[in-house]
Amino acid sequence: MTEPIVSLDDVHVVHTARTGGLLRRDRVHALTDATASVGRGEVLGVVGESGCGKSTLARVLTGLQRPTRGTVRFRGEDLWSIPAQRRRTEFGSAVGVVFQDPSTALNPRLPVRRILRDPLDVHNRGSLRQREARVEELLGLVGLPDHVDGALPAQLSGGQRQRVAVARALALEPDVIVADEPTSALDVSVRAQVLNLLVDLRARLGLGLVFISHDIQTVRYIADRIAVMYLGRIVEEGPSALVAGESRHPYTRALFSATPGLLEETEQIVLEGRVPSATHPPSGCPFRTRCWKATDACAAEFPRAEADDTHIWHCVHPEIPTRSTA
Ligand SMILES: Nc1ncnc2c1ncn2[C@@H]1O[C@H](COP(=O)(O)OP(=O)(O)OP(=O)(O)O)[C@@H](O)[C@H]1O
Repeated sequence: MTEPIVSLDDVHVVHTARTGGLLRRDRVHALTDATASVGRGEVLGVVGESGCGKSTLARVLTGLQRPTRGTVRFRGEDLWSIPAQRRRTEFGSAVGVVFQDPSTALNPRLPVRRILRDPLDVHNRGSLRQREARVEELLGLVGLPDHVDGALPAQLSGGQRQRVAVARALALEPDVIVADEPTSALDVSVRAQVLNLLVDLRARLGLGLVFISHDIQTVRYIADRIAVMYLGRIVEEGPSALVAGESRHPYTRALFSATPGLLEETEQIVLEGRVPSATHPPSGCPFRTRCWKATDACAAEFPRAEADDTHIWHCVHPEIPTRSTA
């Protein structure tokens, strides 16, 4: 494993939300006890159903969300103890972000050239001429022709807009990019192109990548390690081949059971019901209310971590791996 660029130690994010009436405020447990890390050249995939805390994890990893509790480390230093100016310059250039929808993430009034120059201007990188040369270089890196530099985002296709968003994330030569559902707002026909671009950039630039997606197949294809989230918790994490092919948490097994050719038993596990509310999460294991293996023991406390060398899971009744074809 490489030296982590960003890591989370037992991070919690609790929101206060008005859920019923003007005066009633509830605590929403968006992220609980999250521990994860990413270094250069590594791809960490994050999967889980809607509302499981994937975007919150992305916001914490990119410094957009300060945790309620726990520590975010940037090259080993406590991110939120670093003076704001240094945090903006050093962390801000080391970690880039790509959001789901490029139509809302890019300023609609600025031409591509200004969108790409903006981070260089803000961070005072080089002379104007050098910044303009960098814009050209960035367009080349993401496979866009030079002449799009004068276009407004609305004049580009969805795939081109997302390439601009990737180029902007690359502007300051980051070590890591956090991509939150970077292909799900795109036409199916261009998803693979944007995905291949990210894979290619990772290989060419040695980037670390946090790739968040609902698309289990894609995550399995792209990630070295996978973190599986359920109701704000990372319930299993480890090398992709083990998490996908020798899942230990029943939730992980259910998610990957829909992936053809992965498990010996091809029977798909259909999860009943929905993810419970993050305002009132179940006691103990949050998955127990939908788990076919749940017993009273699961309600007592969140299961301790079980692990082998590189693979970690939280379950009282883990799956026994049979055979992996991953
Ligand atoms: N600002 C906020 N205020 C209150 N609750 C929030 C806020 N942001 C997120 N939440 C809640 O935190 C939980 C986790 O949300 P998050 O967006 O991180 O999940 P997600 O896995 O990314 O979902 P999706 O796949 O739908 O984007 C959800 O219950 C969500 O409603």
